[in-house]
Amino acid sequence: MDQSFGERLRTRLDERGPLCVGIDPSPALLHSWDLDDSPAGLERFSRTVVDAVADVAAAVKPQSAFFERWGSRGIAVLERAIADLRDAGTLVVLDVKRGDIDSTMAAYAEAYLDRGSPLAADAVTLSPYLGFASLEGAIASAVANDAGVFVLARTSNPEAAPLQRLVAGQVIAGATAANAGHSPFGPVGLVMGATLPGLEESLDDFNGAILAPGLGAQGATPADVARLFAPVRHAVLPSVSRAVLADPARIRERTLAYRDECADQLSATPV
Ligand SMILES: O=c1ccn([C@@H]2O[C@H](COP(=O)(O)O)[C@@H](O)[C@H]2O)c(=O)[nH]1
Repeated sequence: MDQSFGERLRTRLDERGPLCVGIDPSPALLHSWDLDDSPAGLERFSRTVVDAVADVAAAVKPQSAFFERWGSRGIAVLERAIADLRDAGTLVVLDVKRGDIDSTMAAYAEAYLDRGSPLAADAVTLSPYLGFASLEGAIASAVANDAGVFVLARTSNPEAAPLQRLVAGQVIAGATAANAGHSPFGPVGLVMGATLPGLEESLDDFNGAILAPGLGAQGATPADVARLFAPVRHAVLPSVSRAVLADPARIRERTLAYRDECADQLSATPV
């Protein structure tokens, strides 16, 4: 039987340590790498990141928006990056933040979770703002395809707080219920920013993974990750993009430094 997403993630975290590296080929980064803002530039950028981190990061998170900018040619580059990462055994968390009514969610699930799709990832990010129940079909599809989802709960951008604190409890309760009976992690993870000043919601009963973006360019440090997530240290997957992508010659070195610093801080911080 194939391993579930939770089993694969547990294995990668144990083997490689707690870090997800983003692939964010923004116009600014392409420019700073002396690459054209073009599909060929995207291709070179993606390949450079994949080659640098595929064997050392637990997961890689392509940001779909930067590929979608280039229409079908950008999506073709994204498809290749996903295939190369999955061939290398690196988990792919595709950051697409999709959320819609159930019939439309079924189409998104087919695109990103169905194992036969060219864009199939190990996990995708989903938005719960049409109601947690609107994600049920996508969660079922994730389970059927041994994939996972990360649902936005408390995102890293500070302006989200007034809205998200109203509903994060419902999101966490929905994710906790969907994960019941699954081990080591259920198929439903949460997105919780590493930039949060503190955890306002309890994660005590939650048996899923926590994707924590915000390291580096958004100001969070490995020590912040440890301070926030010490009670769920076994489950946290900190994510960093611009801070490791700034210099193409140093991506691997910076990835290893962030990964090892997150591991050290998480193991040293008392609950
Ligand atoms: O709460 C969230 C959810 C997703 N993101 C995405 O992560 C990266 C962050 O990039 P950095 O360069 O490390 O700041 C980016 O793709 C965001 O769309 C997030 O930042 N916060």
